Amino acid sequence: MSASQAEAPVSPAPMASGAPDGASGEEAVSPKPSKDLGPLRMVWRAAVAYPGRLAMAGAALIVTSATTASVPWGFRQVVDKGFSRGSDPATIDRWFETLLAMVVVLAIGTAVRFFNVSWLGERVVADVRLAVQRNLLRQPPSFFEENSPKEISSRMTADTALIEQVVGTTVSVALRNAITAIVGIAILFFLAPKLTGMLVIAIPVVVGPIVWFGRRLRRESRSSQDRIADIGAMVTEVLGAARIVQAFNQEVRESDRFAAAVERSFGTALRRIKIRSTMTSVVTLLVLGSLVLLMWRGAAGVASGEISGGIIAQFVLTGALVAGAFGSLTEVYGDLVRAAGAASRLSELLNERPAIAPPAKPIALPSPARGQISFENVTFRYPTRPEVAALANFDLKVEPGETVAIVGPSGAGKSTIFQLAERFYDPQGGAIKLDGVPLTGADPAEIRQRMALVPQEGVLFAASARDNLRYGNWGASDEAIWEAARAANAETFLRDLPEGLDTFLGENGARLSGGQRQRIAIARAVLRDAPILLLDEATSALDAESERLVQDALDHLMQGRTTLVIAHRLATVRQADRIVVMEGGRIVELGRHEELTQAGGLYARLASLQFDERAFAGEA
Ligand SMILES: Nc1ncnc2c1ncn2[C@@H]1O[C@H](COP(=O)(O)OP(=O)(O)OP(=O)(O)O)[C@@H](O)[C@H]1O
Repeated sequence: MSASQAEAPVSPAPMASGAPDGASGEEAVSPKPSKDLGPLRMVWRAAVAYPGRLAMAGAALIVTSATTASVPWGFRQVVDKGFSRGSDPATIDRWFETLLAMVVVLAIGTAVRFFNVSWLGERVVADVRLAVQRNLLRQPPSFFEENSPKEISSRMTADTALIEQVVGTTVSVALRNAITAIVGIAILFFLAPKLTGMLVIAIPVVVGPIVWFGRRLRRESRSSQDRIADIGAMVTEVLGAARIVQAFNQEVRESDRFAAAVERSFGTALRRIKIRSTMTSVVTLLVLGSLVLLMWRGAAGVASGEISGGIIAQFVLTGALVAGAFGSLTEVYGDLVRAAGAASRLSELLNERPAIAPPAKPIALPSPARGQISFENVTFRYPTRPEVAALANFDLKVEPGETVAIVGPSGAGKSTIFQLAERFYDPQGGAIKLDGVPLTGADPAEIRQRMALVPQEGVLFAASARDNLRYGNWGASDEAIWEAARAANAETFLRDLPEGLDTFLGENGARLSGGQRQRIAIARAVLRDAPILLLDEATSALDAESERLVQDALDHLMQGRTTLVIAHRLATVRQADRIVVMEGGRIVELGRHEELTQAGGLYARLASLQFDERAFAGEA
């Protein structure tokens, strides 16, 4: 074993260090080891779905291990028969040809093994990611309140990378080395029992320190990567808030804070470098030193005619292989334990059953849709806040085509109505019915098909304008898209985009203004063409022109649809057929704008605060 080989098990191979410790970056959810290897069953199940690949990988593994173990034997033959004085040239040729053939088999076998094993590793990870994401998309919003998308994302990258490492590397390395070690030791005993005795003592002496150094080095690399992640996080935070930093004259303090982080990172790197330098020297000394000692001892045997030079060559090479195999095997368990931890966390995501699922026999909603929605004595508490009733004995029947505005102070339960209407949660009491069918009896997909949601902030995807517009209706033609854009007052700015509908809108539509994003959201709802509209008016102030365009677009959208609108604008409440005034999850007032204003209750107070005061004063 050469010094560089000896270092190999600890040198940060891309998967070994990059994935779990490095790639996860700042919010590294450090995969905690699981002592139980049981969760790896899931990985095995994913791998056996590809029996052909497994068989190819297994066959190549056996062939390469066997060839590796016999290469030293080939060398022995070459040394003994190929280099002897007066050897027959035909014999020389034969042995060198045999050795070459072994090299060719090893080269091809290694490529086949590497390809198939790595293929399996990547495929298993791809399948696990697909299955996890598919299951996650079935989960109601409550799931994402308890499991932050940031953490899930780290599981999908860091944890899957650990699994990829196990399938694509660890298992193959383990099997290969186990075969090499067993076959190698048997050969060694057969060759020279006395020397093997010495070797068996030498292996732990050589491998032990290498493993020990390797572990320390890996620990240090990990903390080094954590320190680098700290630097990254600090750069993002401080530069992201550069204006605030400068406005509060905090440049010097931020520089100092950054300098401290950089020095911490340097300090950690220094520790790692020191360990690595010591390790290189110790490993060289131990590995090459023990080889010299073995050969020295062997030389005596050759001199006395006990053994041949070829046997010494075979012995030294096989010994190096066996020692290397033991070194690698000590790493395997740690990798398996870490991957088992990762697999168990991924299994949780994979096996999570959605709290809201379609019933076994969903009741079909009447067709054509009428667009009536009723809340009957609904009481609802969020699972994470069972002490507060977000809705209490809430009763409201919205007739087809009616526009009902919902107003109330913050926390009154307005958004909760939308959440329940879309069946993201089920109420604990009462019933919600769509065209007379209880939501719990229908398929959630069918319910949502009949609703179009326009949220406060237009949520856009990092995709083209076209895909953002037809998000709820992928079959829409460009003509229909333009028509919707026109209805949503979005046509002009869409036409001005450099590549029209093909223009990429950037992360969450970063290339558009707030009002433009809202109008895209409205156009999306127009294309969705659902009988019920759930509209959460934006609270963020738009300039007068933008406001008018958005309002206009909404008026268009509401025509002929049942509309539930969380209202923040005077124009909306004035036009509403009814206004529901909520407080503490209950309806406290119900009526039209004029009636409620005159009543002088909560609505009148809210309205004077919430809506444009001058306009309101003029009205009242
Ligand atoms: N996901 C949630 N988990 C737990 N409690 C929640 C959740 N969402 C809302 N709540 C609580 O339920 C109550 C009603 O909230 P809701 O969001 O419906 O109010 P809102 O009238 O829409 O308020 P705002 O105008 O501020 O958006 C509040 O007490 C709120 O704190």
